[in-house]
Amino acid sequence: MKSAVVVFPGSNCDRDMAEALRLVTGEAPTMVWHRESDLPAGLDLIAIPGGFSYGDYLRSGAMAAQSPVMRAVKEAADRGVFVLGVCNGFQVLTEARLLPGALMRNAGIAFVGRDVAISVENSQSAFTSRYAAGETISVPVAHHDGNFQADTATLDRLEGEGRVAFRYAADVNGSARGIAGILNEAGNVLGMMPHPERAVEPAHGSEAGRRLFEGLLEGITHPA
Ligand SMILES: NC(=O)CC[C@H](N)C(=O)O
Repeated sequence: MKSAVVVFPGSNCDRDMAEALRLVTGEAPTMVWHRESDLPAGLDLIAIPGGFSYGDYLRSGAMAAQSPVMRAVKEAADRGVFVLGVCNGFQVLTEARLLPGALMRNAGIAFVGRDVAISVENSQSAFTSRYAAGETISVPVAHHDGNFQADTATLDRLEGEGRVAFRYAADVNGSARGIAGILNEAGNVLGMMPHPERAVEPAHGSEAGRRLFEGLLEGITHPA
């Protein structure tokens, strides 16, 4: 599987993401600096990692969404390339309008950093095919702007189209309907606040995130 990890000034989970991809796919991803306007040819997956791009100034992800590389990411997504945005990556994808809604300040104002239980709401996507629908998994979160909000029509549409991929088992940050991760209409773009790349080996305490990368690898090698 050919993958790339986009790096912004302030990204701090880019290495974790690269390591998870290398571990699961056996191939190291290409690290792509955000000022590039082109991505490597033939990519299967683009990962937008967590962190504090541009120091979270203005709004989390708002400045990164304007980086030259994001135009290439959008073009690739339109062609069906898989795009995974985790935490700050999810914030960047909403700011770039590849995903609907917005990630607001956590309802409790404080930064939340701990393992949380999330349920897999849709196991039909390539990202979630290795999970059972309704399964609860443990994955860490680390954010202050994880409070997913959208208007009622958008939330209803996300639910109705099976685009809520993950939901918090108990409230973590005030997110509307407990939404922890969503898919785009075509199902090839996933944004999620919990960090699957931090749950891929025994030392992490949970290996639940590993199956997300395994599902992608399988989906790419054996497309449905
Ligand atoms: N770990 C992260 O990606 C942090 C995301 C974001 N900057 C926040 O704190 O909300």
